[in-house]
Amino acid sequence: MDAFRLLTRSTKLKPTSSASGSRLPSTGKAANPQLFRTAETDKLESAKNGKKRKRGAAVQQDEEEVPELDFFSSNKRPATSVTETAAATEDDEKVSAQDAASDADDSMDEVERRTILNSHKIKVTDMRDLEEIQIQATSNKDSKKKKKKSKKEEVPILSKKEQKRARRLFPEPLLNFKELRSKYKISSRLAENVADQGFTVPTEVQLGSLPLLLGETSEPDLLVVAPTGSGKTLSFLIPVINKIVRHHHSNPDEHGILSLVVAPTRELASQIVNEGRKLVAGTGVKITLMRKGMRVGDDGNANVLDENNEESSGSEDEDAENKPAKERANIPVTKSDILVTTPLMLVNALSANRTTTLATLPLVRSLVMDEADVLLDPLFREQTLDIWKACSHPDLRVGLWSATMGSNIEDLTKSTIKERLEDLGQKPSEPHALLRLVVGLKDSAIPNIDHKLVYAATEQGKLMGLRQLLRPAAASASDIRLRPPFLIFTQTIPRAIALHSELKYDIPAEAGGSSRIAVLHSDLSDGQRSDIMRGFRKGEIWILVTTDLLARGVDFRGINGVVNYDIPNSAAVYVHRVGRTGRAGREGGIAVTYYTKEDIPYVKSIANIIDVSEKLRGGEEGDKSIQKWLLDALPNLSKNSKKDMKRHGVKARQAPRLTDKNDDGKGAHGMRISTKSGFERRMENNKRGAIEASRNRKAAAAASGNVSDTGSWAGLDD
Ligand SMILES: Nc1ncnc2c1ncn2[C@@H]1O[C@H](COP(=O)(O)OP(=O)(O)OP(=O)(O)O)[C@@H](O)[C@H]1O
Repeated sequence: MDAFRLLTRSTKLKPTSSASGSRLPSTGKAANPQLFRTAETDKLESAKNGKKRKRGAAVQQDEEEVPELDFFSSNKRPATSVTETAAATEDDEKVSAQDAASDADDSMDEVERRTILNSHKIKVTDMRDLEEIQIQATSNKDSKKKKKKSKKEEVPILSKKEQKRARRLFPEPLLNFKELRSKYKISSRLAENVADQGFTVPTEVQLGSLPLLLGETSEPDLLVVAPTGSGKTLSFLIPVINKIVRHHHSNPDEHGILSLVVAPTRELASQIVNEGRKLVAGTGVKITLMRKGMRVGDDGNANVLDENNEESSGSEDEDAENKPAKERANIPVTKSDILVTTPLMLVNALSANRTTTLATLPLVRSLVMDEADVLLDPLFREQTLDIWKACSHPDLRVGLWSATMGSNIEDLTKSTIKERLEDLGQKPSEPHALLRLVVGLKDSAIPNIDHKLVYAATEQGKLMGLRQLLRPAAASASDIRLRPPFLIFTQTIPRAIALHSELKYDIPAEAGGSSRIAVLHSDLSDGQRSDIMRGFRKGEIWILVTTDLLARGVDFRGINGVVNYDIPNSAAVYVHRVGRTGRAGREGGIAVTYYTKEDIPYVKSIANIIDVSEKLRGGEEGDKSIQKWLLDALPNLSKNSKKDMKRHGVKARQAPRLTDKNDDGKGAHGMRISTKSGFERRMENNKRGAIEASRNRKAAAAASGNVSDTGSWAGLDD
């Protein structure tokens, strides 16, 4: 059923140049998920790939006698037993010498590496103190020359330009997913699972980060800033899982949480677990979502809970939360290799709801912070740092991932890495670097979506604008064609609820009526939240009104757009909200942002983001949606006002205080979301439904099967 067709039936729409005629995110995946590339590198990469394929063909012949090396065969053989998993691990050890030699020949020279990395806009920087880098570089040189020099040798003083150059790295990029196995020797079962996802080309962040995390040099701590929807989840999960497979092989008796993935919301954590489950199948690695009442810390005498049966262990854990401390001590500790959690849930578990000092997680070797900038923002900072410090293994490696990252986060990361080691009083078994990988322009929105910044003057103006988007009633109504499914963001929970109840009768009964639109926010129960997420993914819900709860990380692959009903609190939030569309290189997504008179002081940072994103996209000056005069005219915001806006949003739209007895939950006077009373609209809606139904009956009698099916939308692919 084409939702837009139904909603705009009997409306003559003027043709537009926008997405209506072209491909939409909901119509399927993009042929190439990469956002930045040039014809020159395409040639270079395919030449390299071609060379590999030829060599690969020769290897293939030998492989007929060694079938276990046919990692990417589509006839996947499920490893069901522990012995089979162990056998798969052993197979991983048997990578032929010929294969290795072939890869050595294929390594690129620095010019090729530079060309490929630059054209994909990938920049890798060593973040350590310059002195540390220089000492390492000198000692590397010395060991090459086999000369002995005193350690205290003076390091040269460099100009700023030279310092930048000294920090810049050009590691080998990953050209295709097959290299994960042939070159980086990842577990064969993991390689199969990656292949089964059907991805053909690595995205920029995968191309840049996987070799760094899987390569032969010591695994670095890594800060990654890469666009929304660019596949960061796969980039951090593959190395984490591979490291655990290796660990199981070398330390078969050590059981416990080896990796932690921290994410700011339950929705994102649960999505990461789902992605992880596809990758760990048959590898012997277990990935679990943290639940209330789970025991995870090291308090000396813990049993181990086998979580093979997620469902049953889930209910046990729910019960466990309510048990007294004595009984809780007998609850077995979770047996999982990878634990995915929100910060608060883990901190509560490690401190028995803050009644004891924080327990440690002594086995954790990898700590991944997804949406790291928000995890280290004041809201979550204390909890995140507590978790970081609870990971007491000296060989811990951290990965911080996000589409936006302020320089304060980089500084905090550097100082925490140092402090943690000082507190531990131990050194890692081998020295390693702290690297930063940036894809594209730091803190910018993806270039493959259309941004519409719309002045609506007043709150009523926004509501009218949104209704026209939903059901354009006249040819001149709007030049924006936004097809469901889409998300609508508001500033607060009461406003999301109010907007939802305002819009719920706007969907005609024959299109499913109010069941097509839902509201999701953190005041709902976990069960309600999961049901709504499922309904939206399945295509039963077309429009989801929400708060910034869904602004980050959540991957509804094919949504066609995002509406910022209320302007976001910061430029970073804008980047994340609009990044819910246009994922994995999909074209045709639209981001509509309404602003009113009250918002004018806050719009410039958003206009700047749009301007940069359009520049990244290229194209004619005339195609730009943000004209220079507008940018010049919009006022700049002071640092303090920016801070204030980030914390509270537009003041007039703040959630009412409990003491405010006169407030009806729809916001301050003048900012309320309403045009007519709900009763009035319900009556109107019933009448309209009756008229349309009768018209339809007449039309159906005259001619049958006249609704075209082209461009139909059957839910989001999961
Ligand atoms: N190489 C690839 N080719 C095609 N699709 C891919 C590839 N890698 C990942 N994807 C898909 O891209 C989508 C976005 O991935 P993911 O959620 O990891 O993005 P992200 O970078 O974490 O985004 P965000 O910053 O919004 O959290 C997912 O649906 C994922 O399956």
